[in-house]
Amino acid sequence: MAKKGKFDYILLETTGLADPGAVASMFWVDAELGSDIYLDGIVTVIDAKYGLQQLSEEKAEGLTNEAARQIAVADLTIINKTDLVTEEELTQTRDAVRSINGLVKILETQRSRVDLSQVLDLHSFDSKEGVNLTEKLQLVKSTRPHLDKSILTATFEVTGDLPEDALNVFIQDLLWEKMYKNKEGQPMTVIRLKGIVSLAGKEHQVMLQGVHELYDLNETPQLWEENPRINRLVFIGRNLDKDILREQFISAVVQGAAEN
Ligand SMILES: Nc1nc2c(ncn2[C@@H]2O[C@H](COP(=O)(O)OP(=O)(O)OP(=O)(O)O)[C@@H](O)[C@H]2O)c(=O)[nH]1
Repeated sequence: MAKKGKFDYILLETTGLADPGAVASMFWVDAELGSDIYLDGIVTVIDAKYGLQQLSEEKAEGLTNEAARQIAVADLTIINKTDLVTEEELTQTRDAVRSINGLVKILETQRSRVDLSQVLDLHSFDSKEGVNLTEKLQLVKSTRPHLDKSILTATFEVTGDLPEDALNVFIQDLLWEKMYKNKEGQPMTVIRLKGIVSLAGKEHQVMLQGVHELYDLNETPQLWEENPRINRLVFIGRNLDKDILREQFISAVVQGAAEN
């Protein structure tokens, strides 16, 4: 690593039971540090034959199914061994993946054969993704719990400018303090967070990224064209209630609390 330019790309394979979020956060460094290494994206491979079974395994109270967690944190999922299942089984697996992570790209393969361009240079964490992300976020829908009953995707749009300080406090209360609770009184736990937000006084769109308790706000090259500006946020995690989250966001962060 000391020798600059020696590696084109590093693929790190974790053990089957790892929480990739923890490993990924180690490589998620500030772009301004000019590090030779940056985090490109998180890929989760799902076994088409056994994936559903793994996702259905009940865990002890308070524990999250690790397969569901690995899907929640992923930017790309590859459903492999599609030759071993029927079209119907494949659809069930695809639906289960989508119900957990409404943002993730899904590839389907045999013998894990993929075009490398679909797996490398994902730019999932940098502001180069800014333009695409806006389009992607517009398409994401909130999901209903499926197999692992607790992990799902919650998304909302809210118009208005956000004071940066208030946004930081909201995110920290959510990610660090676990202050927001669902109707059952369980704390909302965010595994992955993405958004495009309008910070007060900024001409450019700002990208919000989060993995577990780490998050980052980065100005993208993209100027705001929409008027009024629309903040789009996607949260993937446990015990999320979209309506409560949206209400809390509006009252804590949105200037003048202009609702959509
Ligand atoms: N039929 C079929 N077999 C496959 C496919 N991909 C891999 N295999 C076979 O499945 C067997 C186990 O491979 P994998 O599940 O990839 O093994 P692994 O990644 O080491 O398993 P982990 O312990 O989960 O890391 C090997 O014999 C592979 O040749 C596929 O698409 N179709």
